[in-house]
Amino acid sequence: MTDESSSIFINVDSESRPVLSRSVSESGVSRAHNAITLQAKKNTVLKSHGRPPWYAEDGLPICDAFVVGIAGGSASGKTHVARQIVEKLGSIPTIIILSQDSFYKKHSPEEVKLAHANLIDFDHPNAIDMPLFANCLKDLKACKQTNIPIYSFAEHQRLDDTKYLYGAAVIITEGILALHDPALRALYDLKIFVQCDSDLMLARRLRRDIKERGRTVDGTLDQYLRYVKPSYDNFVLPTARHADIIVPGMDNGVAIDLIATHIRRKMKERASRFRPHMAQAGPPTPLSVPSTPDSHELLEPYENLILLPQTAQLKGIYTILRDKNTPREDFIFFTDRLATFLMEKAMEYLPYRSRTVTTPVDVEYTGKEIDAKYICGVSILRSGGPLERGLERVISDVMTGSLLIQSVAQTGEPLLLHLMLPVCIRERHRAKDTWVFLLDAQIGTGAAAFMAIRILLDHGVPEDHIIFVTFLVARSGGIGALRKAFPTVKIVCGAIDDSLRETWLEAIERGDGQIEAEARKVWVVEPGMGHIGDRYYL
Ligand SMILES: Nc1ncnc2c1ncn2[C@@H]1O[C@H](COP(=O)(O)OP(=O)(O)O)[C@@H](O)[C@H]1O
Ligand SMILES: Nc1ccn([C@@H]2O[C@H](COP(=O)(O)O)[C@@H](O)[C@H]2O)c(=O)n1
Repeated sequence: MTDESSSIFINVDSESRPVLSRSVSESGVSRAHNAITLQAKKNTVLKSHGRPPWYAEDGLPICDAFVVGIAGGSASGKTHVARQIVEKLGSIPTIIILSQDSFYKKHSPEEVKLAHANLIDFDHPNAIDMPLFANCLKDLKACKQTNIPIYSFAEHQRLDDTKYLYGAAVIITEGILALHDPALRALYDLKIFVQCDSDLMLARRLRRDIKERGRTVDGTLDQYLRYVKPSYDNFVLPTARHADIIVPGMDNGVAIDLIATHIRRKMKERASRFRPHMAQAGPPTPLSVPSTPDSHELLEPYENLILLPQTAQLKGIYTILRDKNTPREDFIFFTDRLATFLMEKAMEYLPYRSRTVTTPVDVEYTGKEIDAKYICGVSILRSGGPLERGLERVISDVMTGSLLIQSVAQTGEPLLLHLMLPVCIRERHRAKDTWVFLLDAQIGTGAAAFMAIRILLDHGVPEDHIIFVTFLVARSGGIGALRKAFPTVKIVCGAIDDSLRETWLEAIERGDGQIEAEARKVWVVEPGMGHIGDRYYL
């Protein structure tokens, strides 16, 4: 069972939608490309450039998200300023706009009736669930996931559904009272107040409330005079003194340029250089691979690296897979067989408890059953796909998700381009009881594995509940750094190869002469199996 509802990774606001372009290959297996396009409100198209590492080589996060708080009167132009900043920051990855409107309190049916009669003050600080607002923002800032409420202006009510957010490098919060609560203010790196002429705000609000929020002229004016204006004077305007910058409510292009430049500079200061850090971490301790078929487990010095028994049967499969002349049907057949072997082995590392059953001859038998509340698979696209199919063969109806992580052509830095996680990981209270099979074809530099493990930890999956399953590990690659950073993650593999070599991959040209993929540096495992995803999916 594939759970696709978590496909929102990059959010500009509640109506934005990341699009991961896919095409289906001959084998019917979908192929993900690395272009993510954001379609935001009003047909603005925003490009995401993926998220670079937000952690160091010890596996711990090194920087929080950069948080901007924008306050100002209703219809002063807060959302406009937030969106303009997003557009100006085009090359900054993963920007989330979080609106205070999402945090209006849940109402009783009585209160909803009063709201429809314009008898509820939605402009008073008590109307907002400030502690929930601050908690969600705190989690997002700390690179953790959060689930925010969804509010309906038409129904004057918080809806039952929530919206999952994760992975922000920059968070922009906006709301009339965004600078009111001290707990919120403490989370901002930059505080902005949008100052706008009252007549202009009223005119804009009238137009918007009638057009977008289903209100009447009389109702809007009544609400404005009774609640909006007094609250603006008493609670909103006084918060301008907390702002670092006052931005005009119109003709504010220059102010927005200055703000975008400031944020870009701050992001540069925070940028981690993950690969150079990994390189400086020193060579990993070489892995000793036992030669006898029986001594396959608990490899020294990394007791959580589990190698399949090196039997002649297994070596036979690897020989077929390593042969560049193996026809594709055979490659798929033997990859599937190997994936099943690996998944069966990986299943041994789930917790088990005793279970007594009665056999058909009425005798009691005490055996075992899996003792895990939730189990799921997360594959790193697209080479993890064959292992995902293996997982589905050993656990029927298993929840699965995926991550798209690619390297920057020039620097080789990994970039998180897309994330689609099962619900048992997205909800923190379930994540702590979830066991995850993390699936990728090989561990070379370890950069993708590193990022994937960090993402699971950010969501609250315990480190020792992660079982990484892979066909190949490069002895001299990132396995040493992975071992140091995440010592309790289990890694189940079928072969350990000798070396990792840096090489250039040629650009891929489409039939019409357009470049589909630029030339880039890659690391190749040797002897290896080549690019397993390409050979499997074509
Ligand atoms: N600088 C601006 N120039 C022109 N129109 C603007 C500007 N800022 C906001 N508006 C318009 O005013 C209306 C309200 O703006 P919005 O950003 O939604 O306000 P808020 O989020 O503060 O309630 C929108 O129709 C928007 O297009
Ligand atoms: N059910 C509700 C809740 C809030 N409002 C009004 O929304 C305004 C805040 O939104 P902005 O986008 O203008 O910042 C606030 O002034 C409330 O009066 C509402 O009308 N109905």
